[in-house]
Amino acid sequence: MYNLKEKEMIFVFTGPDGSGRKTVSKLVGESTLHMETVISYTTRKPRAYETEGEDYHYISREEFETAKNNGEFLESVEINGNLYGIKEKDIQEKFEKMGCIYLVLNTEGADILKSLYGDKVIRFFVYADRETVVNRQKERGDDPEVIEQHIAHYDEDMAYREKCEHVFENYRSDHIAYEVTNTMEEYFKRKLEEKKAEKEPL
Ligand SMILES: Nc1nc2c(ncn2[C@@H]2O[C@H](COP(=O)(O)OP(=O)(O)O)[C@@H](O)[C@H]2O)c(=O)[nH]1
Ligand SMILES: Nc1ncnc2c1ncn2[C@@H]1O[C@H](COP(=O)(O)OP(=O)(O)O)[C@@H](O)[C@H]1O
Repeated sequence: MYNLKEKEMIFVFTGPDGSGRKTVSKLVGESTLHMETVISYTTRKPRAYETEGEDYHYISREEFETAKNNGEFLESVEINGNLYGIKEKDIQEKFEKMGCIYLVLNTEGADILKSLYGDKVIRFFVYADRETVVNRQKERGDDPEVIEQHIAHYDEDMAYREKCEHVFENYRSDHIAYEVTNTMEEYFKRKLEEKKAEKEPL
């Protein structure tokens, strides 16, 4: 397992599928705060609106299993017959460039990251009501079967909010972007103050 250094942090966006985790994390993490994410590997087929290397690295089950057996994944999960995982070397490479990264994971993955890294992982739970997430997935162009698979674990996903450090409803993009930005900035400020305190003579 890659050992996170003193100042390194991972913000994990989790919550029900279609709640807007990817959109919000990109808007705040990337566009506003200039952080980066790590692209997951998956055995799922790309959807019409997705791009290799941007949304996922699409690989075969055989390639995934070989990499998994070689211990290349920091974490991996199986969802609806598809494998998903993050490679440890990709995490390590990102931390060579920056102190904080963000990830978008299902609740199981968020839980794994938390148990691996404790306080260095901050979970942001993003949600909207069932009807809204279904409509968003329809608009996004997801197949009805995919939406059905997602919604089957909506309640289970929602229950995970209790375990997360921060919870955000996502109806107005401007509201959630403002709240998530402020929350993240608090963490950066705290880190900066800790750094200053270390340098100050007693
Ligand atoms: N634990 C884990 N979850 C992932 C990873 N990559 C993506 N996910 C999440 O797993 C779920 C994959 O479901 P899918 O229908 O493919 O959703 P989408 O790719 O987010 O549109 C989503 O909730 C993703 O956010 C990963 O590497 N690890
Ligand atoms: N606040 C919002 N209002 C309206 N639509 C939204 C909002 N947030 C996200 N969306 C849209 O909902 C869909 C699902 O968002 P996405 O970020 O892909 O969800 P997730 O990563 O949680 O599956 C996308 O088409 C996105 O543009």
